[in-house]
Amino acid sequence: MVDVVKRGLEGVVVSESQLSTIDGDAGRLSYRGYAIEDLARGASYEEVLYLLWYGTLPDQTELAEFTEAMAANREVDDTILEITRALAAADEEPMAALRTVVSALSESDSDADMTDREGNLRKGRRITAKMPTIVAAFERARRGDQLVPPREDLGHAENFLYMLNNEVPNEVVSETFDQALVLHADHGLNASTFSAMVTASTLADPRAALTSAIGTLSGSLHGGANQDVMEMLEDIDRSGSDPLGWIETAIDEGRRIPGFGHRVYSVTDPRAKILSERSESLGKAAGDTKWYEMSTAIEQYLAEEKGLAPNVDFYSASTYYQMGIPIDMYTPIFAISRVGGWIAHVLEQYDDNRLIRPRARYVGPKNRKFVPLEKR
Ligand SMILES: CC(=O)SCCNC(=O)CCNC(=O)[C@H](O)C(C)(C)COP(=O)(O)OP(=O)(O)OC[C@H]1O[C@@H](n2cnc3c(N)ncnc32)[C@H](O)[C@@H]1OP(=O)(O)O
Ligand SMILES: O=C([O-])CC(=O)C(=O)O
Repeated sequence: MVDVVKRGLEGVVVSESQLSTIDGDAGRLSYRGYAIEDLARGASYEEVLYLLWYGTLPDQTELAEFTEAMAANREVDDTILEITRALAAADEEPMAALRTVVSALSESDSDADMTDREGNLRKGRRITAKMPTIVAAFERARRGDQLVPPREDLGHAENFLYMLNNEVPNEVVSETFDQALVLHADHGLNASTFSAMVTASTLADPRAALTSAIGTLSGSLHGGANQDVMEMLEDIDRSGSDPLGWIETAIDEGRRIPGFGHRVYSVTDPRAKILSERSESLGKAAGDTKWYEMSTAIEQYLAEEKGLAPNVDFYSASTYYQMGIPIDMYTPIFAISRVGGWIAHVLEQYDDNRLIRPRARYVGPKNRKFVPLEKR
């Protein structure tokens, strides 16, 4: 019998999940049955975390308790700050720094029993609360600015921007950022989530699973694409060339356009539609819609000429840029949102675990005669 190879595991169903559903042909996404558009419009990131981790939307008391517990866990200890500073001083890549620091969190974290769901949820909550602190501290340290400790009275999104800029953001900026966190929180068995599941399936600790996931998210075919998108837009702008001519040349040279194409969506990613509106309104508010206009022109061209549609990374780029966020922070920001989904999937994996272990079809040489070293 010939083994059929499913390259990239396309279309392979490896587990059941109650977390998110994607209809790639209709361009629809929902978390636990709630449409992403409704969640983006009406729910905070904390509500979405609660939904993903506990299965229902919280009532007001549940949300208040949950938010308080998250906020109380934002601080990181001095050892973690020292590691973060050292990585910033060594000019480490932001995603590599985040991966290293999250891995180092195990030093100071308890709840060692992995079969304990409640313990794992507490651990997940602590890591999710601390990741924005780490990302903001890294950025400030490399700029040579004093670190800004977290504030417990601010929401998750608002507090991150406060720690990054030492200034409480205005309502529009903090709502836009919160919405971006909601939009990135989960997305089926994307590559980083799957790598977290593979790690968890060996019964490794959740932190090990998250470290795998951060590494996987960093690549340019996955979360790393949001940084690539903005670098491309800047490059086009700097070159003074016609954006469509630039794109045409890139396609003719066989290059991939970051922020376009998707394994599951054949149409526009619903998250890109929402972020495109955010990008447009930030541009209008600032009286400069250059980035939005360049983006929509590219979107239209690639749809007409190549049948390619934008994914979530395309419009998050100009949205973050107009919020003044440094370009290489975009993928760490993706991580501080997606950690919620990673944890939810890791918990599902532990709840019904079986080691994930596919096979490869062997196509190398067979039955070779061994020749001892002295005769080779
Ligand atoms: C959060 C996220 O992870 S969203 C994805 C972020 N990544 C990117 O934006 C990077 C750019 N996009 C891509 O490289 C791809 O679309 C991926 C990696 C997202 C999906 O890859 P796959 O599902 O393996 O699709 P595959 O690579 O087979 O592409 C199918 C066809 O579309 C073309 N294509 C897909 N995406 C692009 C793109 N961005 N630019 C140009 N052509 C593209 C491919 O060349 C291929 O054409 P071919 O069959 O003539 O060779
Ligand atoms: O689902 C995927 O393959 C990639 C993606 O859009 C995400 O992780 O948000």
